[in-house]
Amino acid sequence: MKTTIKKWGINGEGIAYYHRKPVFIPYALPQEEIEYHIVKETRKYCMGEMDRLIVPSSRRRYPLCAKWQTCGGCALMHAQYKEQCKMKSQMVKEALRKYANYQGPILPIIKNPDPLGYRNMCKLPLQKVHGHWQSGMYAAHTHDFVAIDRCVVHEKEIELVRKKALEIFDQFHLENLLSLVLKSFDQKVQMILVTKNVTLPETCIAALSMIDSVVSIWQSIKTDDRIDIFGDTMIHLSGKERMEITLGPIHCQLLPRSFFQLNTKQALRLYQLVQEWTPNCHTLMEAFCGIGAMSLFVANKAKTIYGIEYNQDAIENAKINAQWNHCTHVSFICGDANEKLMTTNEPIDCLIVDPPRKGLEDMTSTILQKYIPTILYVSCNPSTLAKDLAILTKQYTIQNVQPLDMFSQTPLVETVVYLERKTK
Ligand SMILES: C[S@@+](CC[C@H](N)C(=O)[O-])C[C@H]1O[C@@H](n2cnc3c(N)ncnc32)[C@H](O)[C@@H]1O
Repeated sequence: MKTTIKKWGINGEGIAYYHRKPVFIPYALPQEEIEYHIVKETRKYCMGEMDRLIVPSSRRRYPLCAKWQTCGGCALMHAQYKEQCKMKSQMVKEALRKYANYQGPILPIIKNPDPLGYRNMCKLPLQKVHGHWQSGMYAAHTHDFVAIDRCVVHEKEIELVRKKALEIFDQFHLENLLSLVLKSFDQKVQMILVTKNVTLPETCIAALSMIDSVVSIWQSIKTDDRIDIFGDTMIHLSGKERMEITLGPIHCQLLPRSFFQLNTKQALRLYQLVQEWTPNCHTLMEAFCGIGAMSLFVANKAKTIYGIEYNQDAIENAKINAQWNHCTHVSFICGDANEKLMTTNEPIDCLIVDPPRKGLEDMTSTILQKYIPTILYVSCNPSTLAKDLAILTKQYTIQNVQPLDMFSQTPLVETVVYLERKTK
């Protein structure tokens, strides 16, 4: 069948219509004329597969990675960067209109200065292919390993260390390796080797620690089949225990299991924006604070700041980060964000939330009970953001919306929303 793609879908597919039903067609761009067939039909939508590109969009470009379709990590690799930003702005606009009935202004997206080579972390499954260790990905929705010998979105140091580490795994005939996690900050790399219950030879650890830029090596022993990348046992093998990051005026540390934003330059831009938008106030709470970087950025805006986070390693880092940055009025508490907000007796003047992709869930109703004058909502998922805003706007008005491109080549977008409580 022939069709013209009408618009973008949220996962980077093109959307056409078949008997008024949306058809999601991967790798097709808006305005393109294509030939396709339907692979799945439900009551509300269809999934299609492109057979032939008849008239390509002027915004299509040659994908910079040969494995982009099998890997699935970079679903926008075939679109020019300008078009990627347009797609992300539209996603935010449509989600806010559809779920939160918001049709007000949205600021122009903050572009990524480095749309390639920006990713400071990789978590890659390892497998032996023809007797040699390879890092790769599982093809979307399968357990089929796809070896990937080059990734254009990883920071340069990650790629160099990844290649060298694979050679060393072969050289020492290692077995029972599961995944390789690399984190790169300020050109220094931390390696976390996830393995079954094995002891790595000292000579191998020494060889890994000699790789240029490697400053820290850990082993994580994983014997369960939970979805988490790391197992329960974490062993520090060599070099620094914690990584250090300088973000503008802030100096922070993090342990392997602590969360940090995937794009260091854009994280700094995000924190600067949050700092600009945070009002001067008495008591501020940051829920989902990770290693506390955002709380430290807004330290001069409030007399007392509480950061809440349930990851114990991240809280340990956050407490030390407060000391490192001389912020005695900033405290960090380990626990569930909703529970801590619910049980606090102190009035909160400003709440910053930066939840995981699933959004705030039940925390929206706790927020509504607390009479908090201002909220800054930082989100990496426009759909859950908009659904949460639909609830919060019963008592709040949206003052500002700022999309930011943190994850170029992918359809993901970061958004910051500033909300003020309606006066009674
Ligand atoms: C998107 S990250 C934000 C981290 C931080 N704002 C930053 O910029 O680095 C979400 C954080 O929320 C934490 N988290 C997830 N669910 C939580 C919960 N129910 N209560 C407290 N923290 C939670 C995660 O461990 C993660 O550190």
